[in-house]
Amino acid sequence: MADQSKIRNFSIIAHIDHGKSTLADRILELTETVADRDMQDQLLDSMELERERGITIKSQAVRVYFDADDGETYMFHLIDTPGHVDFTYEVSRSLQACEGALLVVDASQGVEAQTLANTYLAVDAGLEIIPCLNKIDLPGAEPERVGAEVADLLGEDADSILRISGKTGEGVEAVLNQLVKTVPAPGGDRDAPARALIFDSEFDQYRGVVAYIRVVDGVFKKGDKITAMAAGTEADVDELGIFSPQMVPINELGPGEVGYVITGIKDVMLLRVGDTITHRAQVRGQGEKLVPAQEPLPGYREIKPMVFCGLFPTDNAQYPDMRDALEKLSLNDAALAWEPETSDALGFGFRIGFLGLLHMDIVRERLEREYDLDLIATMPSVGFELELHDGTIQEIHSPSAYPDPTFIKEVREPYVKIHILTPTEYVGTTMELCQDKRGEHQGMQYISADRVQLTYDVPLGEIVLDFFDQLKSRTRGYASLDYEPIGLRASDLVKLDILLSGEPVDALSLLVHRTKAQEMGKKFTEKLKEKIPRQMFDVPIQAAIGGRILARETVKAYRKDVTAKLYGGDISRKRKLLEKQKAGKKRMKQVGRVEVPQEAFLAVLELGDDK
Ligand SMILES: Nc1nc2c(ncn2[C@@H]2O[C@H](COP(=O)(O)OP(=O)(O)OP(=O)(O)O)[C@@H](O)[C@H]2O)c(=O)[nH]1
Repeated sequence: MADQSKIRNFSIIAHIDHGKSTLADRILELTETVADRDMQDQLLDSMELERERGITIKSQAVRVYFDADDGETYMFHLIDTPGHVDFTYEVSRSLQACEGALLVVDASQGVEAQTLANTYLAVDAGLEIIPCLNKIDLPGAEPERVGAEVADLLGEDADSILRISGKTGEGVEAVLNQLVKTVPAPGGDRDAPARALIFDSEFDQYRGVVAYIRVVDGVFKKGDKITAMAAGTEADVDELGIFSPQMVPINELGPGEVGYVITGIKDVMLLRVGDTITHRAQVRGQGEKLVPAQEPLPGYREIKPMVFCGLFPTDNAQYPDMRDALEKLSLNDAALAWEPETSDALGFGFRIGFLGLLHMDIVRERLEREYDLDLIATMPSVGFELELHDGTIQEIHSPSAYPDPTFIKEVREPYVKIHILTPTEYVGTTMELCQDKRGEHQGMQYISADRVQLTYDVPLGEIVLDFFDQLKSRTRGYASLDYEPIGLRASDLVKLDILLSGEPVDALSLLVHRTKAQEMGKKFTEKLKEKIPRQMFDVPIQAAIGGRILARETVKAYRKDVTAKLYGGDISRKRKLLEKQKAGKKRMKQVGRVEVPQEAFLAVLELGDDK
């Protein structure tokens, strides 16, 4: 039986790349949770993609034991969280399972947008926050300046903020001792009806849903009959355990403990993240009477996809495989939404909803890599709401689903509140960018003498494409961005059609603001001209609204064989070139008579590059 007063549950929160995972590695080492020979960098980033990209996607929850300076041994549950804005929902979920948060701030960078956003989430969740300045081993570290920023943010004394290096391990032990002192032991009543929060879940091919739980009251044991209160699911506990960091079965989980439950249930919807599990009425062991809890724990808000794109197998025969792959991926990724989509140009595929562009990139890469699919992606777009003259409300996730405008009374698009942190010298150029993206200025606040937070309300559609890249290039990489949805607003949007050889290509159409249609049409046709290779005939590229042509470019027919410019004799070079051509063709799609490469479907993402 775990001594509740010796438990400490905490998350590590930080802006992306400020060093959460590296610090978690040091903690695992220091507490000898992982034998030296098994130690590898970013141990908790278990997905192959996470390691490769050096980012954390899924939360993790590890139990470690720490021998503190007070001579006692403490049981820590460390919950590593993702830092990217796409995965904010994972952070808020994990925080519900904790009493404390280690706030890691890169001492060479300072407070960034997600430092603020995650700090606010932790404050909202009522957590004790322990700030630390990381990467002090770097020559560029400025602990004085950054310490002052953090002190200002939290209303603390700058001198008391710990300075550490996740890389060398310096100061890490002090942080853990600090944690023991300031983070409260979990409350919760061992004798009350049992309640545990499902804060994450995973799908195991053989064992079904593995629910990550934080027990609040009571004790769960193997064999207990349980129920998930919101879903009404009934099940028996097949196995209980902890993460160490691999799964280790144990006999019971009591108040304050974090671990997993396996019930053999195969459907993630039946054991949903955010649900509360409790006992069904039963008698356990030597006559111990168990009763169900009356009130569930506070759950989470539903997450909604923000960005949509079409994914089509290059080879239509792969369609069933793709459906299969999506079903499997969804088991592990509750945020993924999808429905079948048919395109005249691309055939059968799926319209998929994501949390953001990074999420989209990751899903696409996983589909291709883990399921061996060859995909064509169409332009990302947001979801729109239409009110028609006959009073019906329609939600559309794809420009090609846009009806005849004469039926439409009002178009509404999602807006977000964005917070940008930038050095003062880039305020002008940042404001210009926000205005260019139809942003409405909401406020400006100094974080320190030379850093400012700007707040704007902006249509999500304007920022999902290339906003972040443009912001980074305008501020030489110094600005950071965070956003939160604030609902739908009416907008004057029109559908921009793209025609190749006179035929509209549904997969290339866009919804744009009327004032931007002309410029967008011009830039887009120019970009497509670069992307579409020469064919045997001239290919006119046109941008149009309704029947009105706004812009036109032409890809001229090619006259020469590509190999003609090589000397006649050099066969190997010629073969190489032909092979290269063939490889390039792989991701081509025949649209009417025209061969269109993958990049053309995403060309709109590059429109901001010329600025
Ligand atoms: N010099 C130095 N580099 C560090 C330190 N801590 C982390 N890094 C480096 O900073 C980069 C980011 O570290 P991560 O631990 O992956 O950052 P993270 O916050 O977990 O990033 P996400 O999981 O993507 O949110 C890596 O290249 C680390 O090697 C440190 O104390 N000193």
